[in-house]
Amino acid sequence: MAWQDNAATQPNRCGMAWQAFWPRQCGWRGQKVYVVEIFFPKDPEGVLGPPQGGHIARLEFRRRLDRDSDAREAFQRQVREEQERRRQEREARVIPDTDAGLVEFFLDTEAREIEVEIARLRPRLNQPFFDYIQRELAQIKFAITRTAEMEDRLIELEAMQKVLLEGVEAYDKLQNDLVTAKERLTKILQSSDKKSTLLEMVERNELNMSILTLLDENIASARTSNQEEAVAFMENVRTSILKYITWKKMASQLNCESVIYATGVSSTVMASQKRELRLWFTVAVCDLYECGISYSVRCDDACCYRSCFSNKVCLPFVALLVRLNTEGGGDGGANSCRPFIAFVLGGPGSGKGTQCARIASDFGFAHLSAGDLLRHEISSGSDKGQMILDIIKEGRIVPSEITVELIRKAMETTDAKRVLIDGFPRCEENRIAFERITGTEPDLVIFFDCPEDEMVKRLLGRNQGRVDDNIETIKKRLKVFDNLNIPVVDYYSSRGKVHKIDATGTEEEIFGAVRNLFASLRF
Ligand SMILES: Nc1ncnc2c1ncn2[C@@H]1O[C@H](COP(=O)(O)OP(=O)(O)O)[C@@H](O)[C@H]1O
Ligand SMILES: Nc1ccn([C@H]2C[C@H](O)[C@@H](COP(=O)(O)OP(=O)(O)O)O2)c(=O)n1
Repeated sequence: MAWQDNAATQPNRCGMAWQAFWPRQCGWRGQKVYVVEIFFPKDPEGVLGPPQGGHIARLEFRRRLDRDSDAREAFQRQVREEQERRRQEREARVIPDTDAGLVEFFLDTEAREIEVEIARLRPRLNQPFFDYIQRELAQIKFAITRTAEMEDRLIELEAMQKVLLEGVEAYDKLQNDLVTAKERLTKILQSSDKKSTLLEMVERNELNMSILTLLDENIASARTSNQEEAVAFMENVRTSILKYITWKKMASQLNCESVIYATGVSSTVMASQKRELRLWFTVAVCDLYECGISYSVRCDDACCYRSCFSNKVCLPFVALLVRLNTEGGGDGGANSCRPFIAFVLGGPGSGKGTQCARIASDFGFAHLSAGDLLRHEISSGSDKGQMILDIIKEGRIVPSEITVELIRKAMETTDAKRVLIDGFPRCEENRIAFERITGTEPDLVIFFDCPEDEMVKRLLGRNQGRVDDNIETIKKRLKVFDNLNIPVVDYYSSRGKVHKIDATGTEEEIFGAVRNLFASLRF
């Protein structure tokens, strides 16, 4: 059959597409070559005869190989030997000095070796070399008479030129990708603040599969040399990158304009980078690629999804994203211009006010202290002032309506895009009242964790003339904190919003941790 004969004399078409143009393999030199597309047409009349055998035998052979580990090992040995043989052959080849010699060298190169040789001889495959080929081609094309030999040479040279040009382009692109990926990966791995570096790269759209592939190779090599710590560190980086890439893919599939990036396994709130999505969400346990993610989503109709993210139950979330994106839905504008809200919690004297002042100055937050607002109300001589003073003196909590109203007004009068609400909510009642009155939730909750004796020491040394900084009231405040404030922390923890910060140590040390957290946020 004609097509089968042709097939038998064609170059091997496996591998890169351009190999289809490769005119000859080793030993083909001088043969006439026909580049023919091979199709496998339907053959209803059986013109082509019965199918050729061999499939069953090959399958059986494969099965036997699977069963027989000795045979498998022998096979692998053979493969290794073949690779070694090819390597030696390659090394034994003399690389010519001239362009003319190089042309012959490539014409004699087997198709399966061509990629390796292009990589090896890339510096020689320059413009003068391609000019040289072009000149030879021109000479043949414009010759007054053309012999059969010249015709063959023309086909050979044209095919080789095409292969080399495409091969060089592919190689350069690969090299470029690799160099860039290597530089980016080095930057990530050497960064002292890994999260910020990753986020910067997210912004510049620099995280891609090439980095991931390179990282995988590094992890494998560290694993082989038993560098457990390096493996764990790189695995961690890998998870973050993969998470981002997955989000990005998901966002692009949903035709989202922006990528929503959740950073850190321990749940950081990420407002969507483009506010028009009008979506804020937190990711509590984020392990997207295994589809085990807890999340909460808040939007216009105050719907609050909380679910274990599996392939089955992620649909409402996806649907919500689509709706927000395609219908321009969301919160109808009510929340689209609301500031980023961080609640700052911690026992009395844990250092909330001190750290808030620094966050405000370094990260451009408005600092609203619930205690200060209440004290201001007392000093304003308002109707409620005396009542508030009495409550504070006893270390109790002021009724939520009063405190939330003061906070709401203060929020209204600030045009800051980020707000710290310090010392609030002190109890579940505070929290619920805030949500009800403002119709919103914090994006982030910071909890300063400090031992009692340290808090007492700090409060007694605060020396601001506060009516509640005496040992009697302090004891009561600590009790109230334990009974009423910890449940609020637990509530937000379960929603993946809490960032606990160890509040022992110097002010500077604590702010180091705070700075890291805020630097990793996108507001
Ligand atoms: N890390 C720290 N180490 C020692 N003292 C501190 C530290 N942070 C704050 N302080 C001091 O402790 C007292 C209570 O701090 P403050 O920020 O007012 O606490 P709170 O947030 O509970 O109101 C203040 O006098 C403050 O100067
Ligand atoms: N949400 C709040 C915040 C403070 N208060 C009252 C009760 C607190 O003991 C005082 C002082 O609070 P402030 O936050 O300034 O002081 P501490 O953090 O407890 O040191 O104000 C309240 O009733 N409700």
